[in-house]
Amino acid sequence: MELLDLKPAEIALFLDIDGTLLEHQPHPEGVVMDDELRALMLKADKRLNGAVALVTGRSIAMVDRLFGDMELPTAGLYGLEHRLAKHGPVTTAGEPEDLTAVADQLQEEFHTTRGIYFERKGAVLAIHTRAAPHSLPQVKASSERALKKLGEKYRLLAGHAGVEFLPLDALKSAAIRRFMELPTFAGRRPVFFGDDTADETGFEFVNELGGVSIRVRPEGPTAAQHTLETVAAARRFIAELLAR
Ligand SMILES: O=P(O)(O)OC[C@H]1O[C@H](O[C@H]2O[C@H](CO)[C@@H](O)[C@H](O)[C@H]2O)[C@H](O)[C@@H](O)[C@@H]1O
Repeated sequence: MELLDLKPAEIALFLDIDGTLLEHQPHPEGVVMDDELRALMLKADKRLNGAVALVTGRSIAMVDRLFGDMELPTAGLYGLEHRLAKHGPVTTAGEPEDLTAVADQLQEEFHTTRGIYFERKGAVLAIHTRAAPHSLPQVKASSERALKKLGEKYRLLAGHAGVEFLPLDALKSAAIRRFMELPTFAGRRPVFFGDDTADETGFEFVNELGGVSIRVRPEGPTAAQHTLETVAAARRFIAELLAR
């Protein structure tokens, strides 16, 4: 694979978290860091001279609960939140009033349905049904109705394990672009590992920049140039890249 021709000094590495670095769990808070991943992230930071960033739908507060004191450069909430430098300040994106109203209403509607989890993470709302798959069609239908109350400002990202309400400017492509303009990342080739629909704009953007895009366990068409079947394979690949 072309990726193996790149040396660490040439790479800017962008990493999705859930489904890419960590296996999915029934509940978002059930995901835990392990020694292998911790060592891999520290090595990436060192070998790439800081040109590694997490690009995730999670809030940065949640990322920091997972990754502890690493505090790597991170784009949270699909780029609405960011920490541009390791241990640097975090810009957050709070929950606007109209989204609060929609979240309250949907939470009320589903409060007796077991297994549905509302992740209110600020400017993005996730409703998880991984532990209640039978509820997904109803959650989708109600969310589509609720979306109309938010006017044109939001879109609904529907997956096989829930839905997310996203402001239109919440895009992984924009998040990666912001990092690529910084001296630590600029001039390197972006390499982006992701695993789901929300990562597709990121793949398209790194492709435009002549970078390398890798999707883990694709379930349909993808703009990614390469695919890998498992989280373990993604970790191995990153490790190989850093070992050169
Ligand atoms: O961009 P990512 O880093 O992939 O984050 C996407 C979402 O990941 C989390 O939810 C997903 O993972 C959970 C843990 O495995 C799983 O329970 C859930 O069904 C998945 O949707 C996270 O909770 C979300 O906030 C992220 O947007």
